[in-house]
Amino acid sequence: MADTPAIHIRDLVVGFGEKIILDHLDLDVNGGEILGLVGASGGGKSVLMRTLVGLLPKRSGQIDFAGDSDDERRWGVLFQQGALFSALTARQNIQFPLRECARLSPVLLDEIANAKLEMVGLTREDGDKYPSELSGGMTKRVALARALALDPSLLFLDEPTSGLDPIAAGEFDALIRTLHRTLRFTVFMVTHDLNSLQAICDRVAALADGRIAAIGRLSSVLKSDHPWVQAYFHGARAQKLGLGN
Ligand SMILES: Nc1ncnc2c1ncn2[C@@H]1O[C@H](COP(=O)(O)OP(=O)(O)OP(=O)(O)O)[C@@H](O)[C@H]1O
Repeated sequence: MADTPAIHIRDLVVGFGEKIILDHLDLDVNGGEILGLVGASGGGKSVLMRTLVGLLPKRSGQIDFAGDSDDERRWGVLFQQGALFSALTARQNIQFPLRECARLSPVLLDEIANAKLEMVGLTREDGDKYPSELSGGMTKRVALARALALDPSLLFLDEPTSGLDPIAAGEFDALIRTLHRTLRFTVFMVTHDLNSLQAICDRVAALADGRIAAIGRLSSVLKSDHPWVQAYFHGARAQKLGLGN
């Protein structure tokens, strides 16, 4: 499984007006791995993720997913800030993709949502709460439960630990790792969190100048001589984590 690309991207160009954001980008995401994507703020990480999930058009290039047809693809997406529907309870948010994609009885919908709540470390009672009643960490967990609603084979995470304190961020990383080990999905994760890169990513890809400047295990990316990669991984914050020595 590990050698099958879950996502195969070649020569991808995405831009807005005159501005080119992704400039002939190549990337393979291996089946079953957790790939962490880092890059400068405004460098195009979210644009890449939104293009992969079909929310932005590409100018040119090729994006192929493992699996034979659109019907066989099961994706989950966790957007930055969770992006829950504020008028729906946590449980209704989790049920939303199920209602869109399958005709299930109300009893079964509740059972599935309760199982997903438990999976992400929340209770049935939490399912009755509205997003305004949830802490930042709980919001991320509900958003993750919603992303898991359709039992995805591919999970897209956009800065899953942003806005969380270090303890909550560490717990969320551990949750993703545990779910990944158990459910064996592929993860494409945009992150600024150096701890997450160290703790849960199998490989790291660095986006710079609209392309993947370095990719591989964190230890090999650290050795890249690309100027942005050097600055990112050998800066003061990285040094504090013992990276880039
Ligand atoms: N819909 C859009 N229309 C026009 N420009 C856009 C659009 N979406 C993103 N951009 C531009 O594309 C560039 C890349 O944005 P993107 O959100 O992908 O950056 P990022 O790497 O995710 O940054 P950050 O780490 O700060 O979240 C930015 O210059 C942004 O202004």
